[in-house]
Amino acid sequence: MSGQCEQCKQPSTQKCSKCKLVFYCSADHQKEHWNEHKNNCRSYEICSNIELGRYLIARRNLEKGEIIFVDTPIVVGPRPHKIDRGPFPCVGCCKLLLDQMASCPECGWPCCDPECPDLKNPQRHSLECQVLKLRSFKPDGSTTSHEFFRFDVLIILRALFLQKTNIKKWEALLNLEDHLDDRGPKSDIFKSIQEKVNFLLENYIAPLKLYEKETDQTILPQASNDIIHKIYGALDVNATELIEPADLYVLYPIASLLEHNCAPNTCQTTNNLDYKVTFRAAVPIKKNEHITTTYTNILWGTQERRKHLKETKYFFCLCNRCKDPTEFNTFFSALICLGNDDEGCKGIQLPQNPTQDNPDWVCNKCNIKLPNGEISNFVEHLKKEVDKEIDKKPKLEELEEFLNKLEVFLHANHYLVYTIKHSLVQLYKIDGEIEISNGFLQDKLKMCQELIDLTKKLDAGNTRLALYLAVLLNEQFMAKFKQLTRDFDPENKQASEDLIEEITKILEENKNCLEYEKQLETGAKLLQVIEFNEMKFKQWIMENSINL
Ligand SMILES: C[S@@+](CC[C@H](N)C(=O)[O-])C[C@H]1O[C@@H](n2cnc3c(N)ncnc32)[C@H](O)[C@@H]1O
Repeated sequence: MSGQCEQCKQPSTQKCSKCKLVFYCSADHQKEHWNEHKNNCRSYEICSNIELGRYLIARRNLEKGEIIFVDTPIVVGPRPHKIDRGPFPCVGCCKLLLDQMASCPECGWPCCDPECPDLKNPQRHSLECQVLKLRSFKPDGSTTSHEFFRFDVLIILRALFLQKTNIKKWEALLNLEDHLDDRGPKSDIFKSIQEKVNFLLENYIAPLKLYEKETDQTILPQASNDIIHKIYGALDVNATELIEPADLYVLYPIASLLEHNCAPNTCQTTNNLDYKVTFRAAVPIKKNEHITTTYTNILWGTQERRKHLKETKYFFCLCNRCKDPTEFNTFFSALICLGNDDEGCKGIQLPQNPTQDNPDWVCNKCNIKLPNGEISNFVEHLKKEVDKEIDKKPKLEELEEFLNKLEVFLHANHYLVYTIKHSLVQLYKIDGEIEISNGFLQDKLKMCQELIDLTKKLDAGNTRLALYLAVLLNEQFMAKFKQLTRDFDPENKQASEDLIEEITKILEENKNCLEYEKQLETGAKLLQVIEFNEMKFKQWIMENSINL
């Protein structure tokens, strides 16, 4: 491929290595042209239309794994709807205070250490600290500390301070979608947000206004009821929720423009120190294709995902997965038809048109129709039963019995069944004291394969289910390794060649699967287990003098 150098217009074959869209004849001409090119040096374009608002598309073909952009937070803080019980986070670095708790020397709020560097960091605690100090009311015996230390105020104060510290970020924040029209006084969310706004206004903004008057200065020009509602709206619609290293909301300028899809084509990794986020193509993305992320849980069925998106992000999803009653042939929401007589029909019941409000559910065998409300209530009831069962930490036989009951009503791939099977497959232990039967081993292998296939269909780009898949691949590895050691004949090593190759591939696939997840604690721990298993496998290979 060749083109014209952007600087001198001479023929050239070298491209800008970052955006890969423009040509330069030399490094010098690239440098000279940088000032002009820098604002356009990206592989995505921001577009907008009436249905989606703003969204991103690819300006060229993107390869799987390619970085699309790295985004720097506008604001970071504790999740405003989360902390009303349990351990406090540190007011500086936000890490959970599980073992020891100190107090910020200035405002007295909980922190990990009076020397925590984030206490003095203006993007974290140091500015809000001056406002927290102004609150006249101090906790007494009748006030629980969670009522006093309302961590939900922090991210709002941090956002408000942007108008003084970083006007570009403040403008970016005000420019975000806030859905205030949907969050007005008649909406479900309004009451709880208004309570938070009132609390902030009475306890922190009012003393600040008094202080501003006394000292004849303006610290926060904009801090009204309306602006705080706007900030809550922008956070709820756009913020990324992190659970590691703490429960945080992080708001990003570019990532906030990504459109939702229930089968997204990007994955993201976040740096735990500065919270910069990197978005990569999870699958090859063609030029002009929409670049998408997901705002909901892809392990939920269509009705649940769409309800969640409508209630929290104010739109009805019309992605390909939502439009397909079978959800990419997974039957992830399908029920088993009980029919009208004692025999039961055992057909498959699916929503006729899943993106319609309250679709009818139709059986593919007897054509019986059931209203959506009836199905939703029933599935909701089963979900509660599943949650209860999982909380009980059941034994293998108990969980098997529960699964059998569940499968009378739900398709073998239903998302509630998936949850149970994912736990069950890990309970099928093969290294216990009692030697397992071949039948048991085959059952485990079958369940592993079914769950792996299902997981890959739901998340082809491994964007959200990497940990789920890695657990399954590890279980599959253990079962296949057991099969290998059991069937191995030292006199006929060749007979085991295929299985050895298969196991080697599973190990490789599993390590690749955790490529990005290993940066987080859970992923890192799982990788350690996989590497330990790999070591045992290689040891066995050596002991049996097998050439790989
Ligand atoms: C995080 S923002 C995305 C950027 C937003 N479109 C904008 O212009 O600022 C989320 C909002 O974008 C819209 N949106 C995102 N994905 C959508 C989709 N798949 N279908 C319809 N609307 C969508 C909804 O209004 C949603 O609340």
